[in-house]
Amino acid sequence: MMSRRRIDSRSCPPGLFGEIQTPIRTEPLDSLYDMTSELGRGKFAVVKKCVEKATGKEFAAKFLRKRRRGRDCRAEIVHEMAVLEAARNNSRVVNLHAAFETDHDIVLLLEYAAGGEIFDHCVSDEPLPERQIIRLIRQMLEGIHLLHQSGVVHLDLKPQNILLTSLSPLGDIKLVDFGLARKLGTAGELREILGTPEYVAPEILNYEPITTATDLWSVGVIAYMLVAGESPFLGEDKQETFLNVSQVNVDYCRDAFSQVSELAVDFIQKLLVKAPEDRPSAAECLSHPWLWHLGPESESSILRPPRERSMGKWAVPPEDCEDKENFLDSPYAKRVRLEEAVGEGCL
Ligand SMILES: Nc1ncnc2c1ncn2[C@@H]1O[C@H](COP(=O)(O)OP(=O)(O)OP(=O)(O)O)[C@@H](O)[C@H]1O
Repeated sequence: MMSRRRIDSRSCPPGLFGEIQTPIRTEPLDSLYDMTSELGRGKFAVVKKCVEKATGKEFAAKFLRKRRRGRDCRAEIVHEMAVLEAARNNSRVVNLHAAFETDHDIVLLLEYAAGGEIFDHCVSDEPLPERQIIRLIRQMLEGIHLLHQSGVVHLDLKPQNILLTSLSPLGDIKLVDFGLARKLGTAGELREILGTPEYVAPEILNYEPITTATDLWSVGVIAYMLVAGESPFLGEDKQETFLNVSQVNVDYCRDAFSQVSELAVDFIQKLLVKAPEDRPSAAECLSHPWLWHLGPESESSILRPPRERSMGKWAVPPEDCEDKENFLDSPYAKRVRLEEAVGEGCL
């Protein structure tokens, strides 16, 4: 038996996708999959590794609670599924294999990323070699560029949501967790964009419109963490962290920066700027000289390397210049309700 697949547009908040193709199946999950270890958990979800009995294939089963704080959150879950479906051809995004419904949860059967989170490489005593950092950042940007081109902003990019297909050898990245993702150009008020304080962009703190540039801020934070092994804005408490973000208080003098090309600092500095409109797009980032100065490694790229590259100049492919127009152009509020987020203890 399959459940209703179209969510009534009145129950679908603005900015969310309301239609999915993947059937939500109701047969017992454990008749088809063996659950093994827990891979991770968030506020309203648990992710478990599982094996499909029929094929022996491994998957990650994400159990999303249908009711949260007494509210039916089915529309949000359907939205997360729809974003994954929209990104089906984006090989940097985890694939949605199937979906099931239990009494309390909707369970997404996702492609299993066996290499864990890149977070582990951000806090490790042994930082990744620069060549690997560059390869991972390029892949992240490729994935984000394709998402933005398809009209989606992720809005929750952090090292915990960037997974690896394998650990040794270090595999390719897979973007996960599209719970906060939104479509671009949506009318209406975005009330529930939350984030993790250390990764949140200044425009979110300032109630300014959300754009594709918000994801590029996160790329800057992640690049900093991969190079420096520390979070750039993390303070003693939430307030200090927010202050560091809003003042863009970043220390580029850490020892780790002397171990990598000076181009790395240039790249990160171009992203960690307060005004979203002054940040480069994902396509523009992909032509930054830092990402190419050690050689193209084109076999790991799904996009063409930039046509023009030079060390002293940051070339921009002209066909991608319209990226910056991709604003969430709500005619009215489209502000992030930070008080709500803080009030609910989500930030
Ligand atoms: N496809 C996957 N393969 C392997 N591990 C996964 C996969 N999806 C998620 N995980 C693990 O589970 C964790 C939580 O997943 P996810 O971020 O999707 O859940 P969430 O509840 O939405 O999280 P949050 O509350 O932080 O937004 C991830 O950080 C990751 O460690």
